[in-house]
Amino acid sequence: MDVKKPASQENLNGDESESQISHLALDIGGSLIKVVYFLRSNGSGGSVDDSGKKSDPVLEGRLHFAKFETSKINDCLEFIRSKNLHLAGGGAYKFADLIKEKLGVVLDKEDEMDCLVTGANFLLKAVHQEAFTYVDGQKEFVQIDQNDLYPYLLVNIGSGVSMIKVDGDGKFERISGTSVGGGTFWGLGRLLTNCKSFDELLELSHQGNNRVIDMLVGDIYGGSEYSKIGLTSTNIASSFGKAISDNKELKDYKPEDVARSLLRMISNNIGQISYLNALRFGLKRIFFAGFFIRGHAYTMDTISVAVSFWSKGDAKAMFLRHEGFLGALGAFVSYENHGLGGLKTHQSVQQFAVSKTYAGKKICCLVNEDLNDNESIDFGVAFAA
Ligand SMILES: Nc1ncnc2c1ncn2[C@@H]1O[C@H](COP(=O)(O)OP(=O)(O)O)[C@@H](O)[C@H]1O
Ligand SMILES: CC(C)(COP(=O)(O)O)[C@@H](O)C(=O)NCCC(=O)O
Repeated sequence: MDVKKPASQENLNGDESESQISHLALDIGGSLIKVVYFLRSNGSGGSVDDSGKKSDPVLEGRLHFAKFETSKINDCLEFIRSKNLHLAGGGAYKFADLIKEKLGVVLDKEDEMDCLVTGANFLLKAVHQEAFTYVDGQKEFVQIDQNDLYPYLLVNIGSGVSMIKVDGDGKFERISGTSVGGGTFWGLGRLLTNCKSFDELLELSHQGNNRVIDMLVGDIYGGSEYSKIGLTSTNIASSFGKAISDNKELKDYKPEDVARSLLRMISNNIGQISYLNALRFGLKRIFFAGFFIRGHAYTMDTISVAVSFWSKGDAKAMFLRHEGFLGALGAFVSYENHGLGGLKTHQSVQQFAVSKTYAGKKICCLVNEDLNDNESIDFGVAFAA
């Protein structure tokens, strides 16, 4: 099982007897299965206001997140069964038969693109400090003005890449995509470096030097830049280009250098295509999501530099803290039958740090600033039941 134990799971273990499982959503992707589930806190579900009048019931609790490799779906199902999550509901489709056989539940299907957009809008509107830029190694949170969010470009880098122009809640168009995405990095990287896990490949790329394999502008022009066309000597002229002339075999290159070149090539390419699509539709904001990013500094840096380079500094890449869970969250939020209608503010949720209106409903989030590796989202939600 690839999933790291999220902090929220630690809570779960500790509080299980005090919590009740209310809702579950799954996003079964080409590479990873994402699981979002909501645990009600003990005693939530009804309340009495100051005047002693019974107010609308409120579900208070915590959203928990976990992910598993899709190839290890049985681990995921075992996790769901062990936590009794299957008694709660659904929101994904693939492997429906297997899930029915193993857990005895029938899933409801939600559209993937719908869910991605719903998840992104939810995070951008309801969660404090969700989006950030990454420039020169510095993460800077972006204040999102809910009244000035649209239009934006959502680039979801999963196994493949989808580029979606978002114009509002439920208003979007998938304007482009590329098959050169996270699956390409992991698949090619595995073949070229013999890494056994994605994290190992990412870690390798961290230590490598892409200049050993990439052909730089300076390599072509005797160390000089080509300023007339805007290229410095250190710009990559051709990814992996040095490998054609080095007379070397794969084994002669360090796996870390190969991993670095690969990560750079793919991130750069996605950054470039994204900006060109944003330009095509006059979109000023580009949000990058998907588990390819993994909050990895070098990946974010490369995408940021690509966007900045191609836009001549006009546009900035933005990243989402909860990058890989958009689809699952969207399924969770949009699932019609789970009774999230009429979210209201409630005295007992005044402890929550952020209280926002999402889709006309009040939602209160307590964001744990101490996110560990983006493996879990740890915030409390108050729903009117
Ligand atoms: N533990 C992991 N195992 C496999 N791939 C991972 C892992 N962590 C991050 N990734 C990257 O994330 C990509 C999948 O991202 P994700 O947003 O979950 O898309 P999908 O819905 O296609 O599974 C993989 O192709 C890989 O590049
Ligand atoms: C088919 C997909 C939407 C599936 O989503 P994923 O599981 O990769 O997150 C995605 O892989 C994609 O957009 N691929 C690029 C296809 C293309 O536009 O060429």
